[in-house]
Amino acid sequence: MKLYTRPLYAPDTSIGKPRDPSMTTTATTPKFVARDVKVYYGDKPALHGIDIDILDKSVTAFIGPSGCGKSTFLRCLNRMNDTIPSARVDGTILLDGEDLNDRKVDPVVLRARVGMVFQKPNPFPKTIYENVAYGPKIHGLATSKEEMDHIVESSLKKASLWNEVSDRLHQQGTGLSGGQQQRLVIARAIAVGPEVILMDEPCSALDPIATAKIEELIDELRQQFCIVIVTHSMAQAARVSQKTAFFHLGNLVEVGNTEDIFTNPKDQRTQDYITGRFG
Ligand SMILES: Nc1ncnc2c1ncn2[C@@H]1O[C@H](COP(=O)(O)OP(=O)(O)OP(=O)(O)O)[C@@H](O)[C@H]1O
Repeated sequence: MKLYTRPLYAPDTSIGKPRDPSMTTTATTPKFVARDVKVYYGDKPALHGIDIDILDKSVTAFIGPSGCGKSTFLRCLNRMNDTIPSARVDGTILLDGEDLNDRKVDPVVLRARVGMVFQKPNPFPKTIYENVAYGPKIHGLATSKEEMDHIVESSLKKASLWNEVSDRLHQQGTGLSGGQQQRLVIARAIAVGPEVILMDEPCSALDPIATAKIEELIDELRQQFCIVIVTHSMAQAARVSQKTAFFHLGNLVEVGNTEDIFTNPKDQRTQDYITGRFG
C-alpha cells in the first residue's frame, strides 16, 4: 500500500485531502525527526535537548516519572505549547522533513495532520454526530450531507464506536460512558484525516475494560497512523507500543524497541525505573 504525505505549508484546503503522491512513507520511515529540542517555561528549563526519530505506522510510548517532560515533548509535536504563553521551544522538529516550527507553518493545518487526545475525554457539549462533523465542517471537507454522513460513519467505524452509537447519533456525546467518550474524541480527531495521533495518558480516567478497548483500538490504528502515547503504565507501554522512550528530569535517557527497553535497558536509570526503584 502506498501512503502519502502532504506539505505543511499547504493552505487549509489540504486538510482531509489525499496526500502528495510524490512522497511515500513506510513503517520504517521516521515521521518526526527531533534534534536538540529544548523547552523552557519562563526561565525554567523543562527539556534539555531531545533527539529522537519517531517512526511512522507504529506506536511509540513515552514513559518516565512525573514531571520528567513527557507531555511537554508530546505537545511539541503539534505545537500545542504555542498555547502556553510562558513556553518557549528551541531546536528542530521535522515532520516528513519539514520544520514544523517554521513561521510559514499554519498551526491549524499542522494540528489537523497531528491530532491529539487528552487524559480526560473532552467531547463537545453537542450530539455524537456533531462532535465528529465539527472539524470537517470548519475545514469545509464535505460538500453535501451525504459526504458528511460518510465522514462521520467512517470515522466512528475507525474508532470502533459505530456499532455502539449508530442508532443514537443525535444524542449528546457527553451522555456516553467514559470509554465511549474517549473513542468519540478519537473519531473526532480521525475525521479531519490526520497522519499522527498524539495521546496523553488516554486511559488514565478509564476502567480496565474501557482501557482494554482503547488499547485494542490503538493497535488497529497503528496500521494507518503514527501514534505517540504518554503513559504512566509500563504494562500499557509494553502492551501497545513497538518503540519506547524513557524520559528522566527533562532528558531522553534511552529509546529503542519496547521489548529491549523492558528486558535489556542500556542505562541504569531506565533499569531502575522499570524495576520500580523510583517514579
Ligand atoms: N504550563 C506549564 N507552566 C509551567 N511549568 C510547566 C507547565 N507544564 C509543565 N511544566 C513543568 O515542566 C516540567 C515537565 O512537565 P510535564 O508535564 O511535561 O511532565 P510529565 O512527564 O508529562 O509529567 P506527568 O507524568 O506528571 O504528567 C515539570 O517540571 C512541570 O512542572
